[in-house]
Amino acid sequence: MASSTSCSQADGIIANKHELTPLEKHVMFFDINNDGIIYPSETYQAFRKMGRGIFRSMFAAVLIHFNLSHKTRLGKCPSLFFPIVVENIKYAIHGSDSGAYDSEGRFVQEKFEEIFKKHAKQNADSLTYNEVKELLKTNRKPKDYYGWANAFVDWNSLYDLGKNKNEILTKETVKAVYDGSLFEQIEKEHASK
Ligand code: HEM
Ligand SMILES: [Ca+2]
Repeated sequence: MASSTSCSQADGIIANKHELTPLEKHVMFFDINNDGIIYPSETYQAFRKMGRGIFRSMFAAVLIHFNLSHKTRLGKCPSLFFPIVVENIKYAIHGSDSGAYDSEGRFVQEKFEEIFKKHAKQNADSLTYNEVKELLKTNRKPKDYYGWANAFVDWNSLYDLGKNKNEILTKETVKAVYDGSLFEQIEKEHASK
């Protein structure tokens, strides 16, 4: 017997919800109207607020929603509106990552420290682009091509958005991506220009 909710459009709204996990905070910047569901138009707007161009923002929205929407819809039919359900974002965690989010989307301090212990060779508190590439290579699980591609996008986007004027990624910046505060900082910096 078909479940009456199997194709429902009524996705979870974050109401009466536990405190947001760091991974949920990471994505909430993109939920412009704060209703717990991120639509591609919201991701587009969020990228624009951070100063990205029209084409890049559209490309990012299409890529992210095409890739992640179905993973957060838990048994519901894929939706042509490509919504991402924030409270299910932990199901979008992929392999070949740093492990600094655990499977529930909580922040794992030791794994975060490991990134810098292993890869920050030039300076203990920052990463150069070559060190980011090294990190990606080291984190690769054999044949996990989906994970490799996703980790590549995560870290290259972070480097692109977060690098400072000396073209390096500071530990503070990387920390700030894990709770999403980096996106607000970048928005403010962009607005003040
Ligand atoms: C410019 C925007 C973004 C940047 C720079 C960024 C960057 C990152 C970084 C660096 C990680 C950590 C990966 C690791 O620990 O190896 C991450 C994880 C993640 N991000 Fe983003 N992200 C962005 C936007 C988004 C958006 C819009 C979504 C979805 C709505 C999203 C969903 C995720 C998920 C599900 C993870 C967990 C992946 C994992 O650790 O396996 N991100 N992101
Ligand atoms: Ca929304």
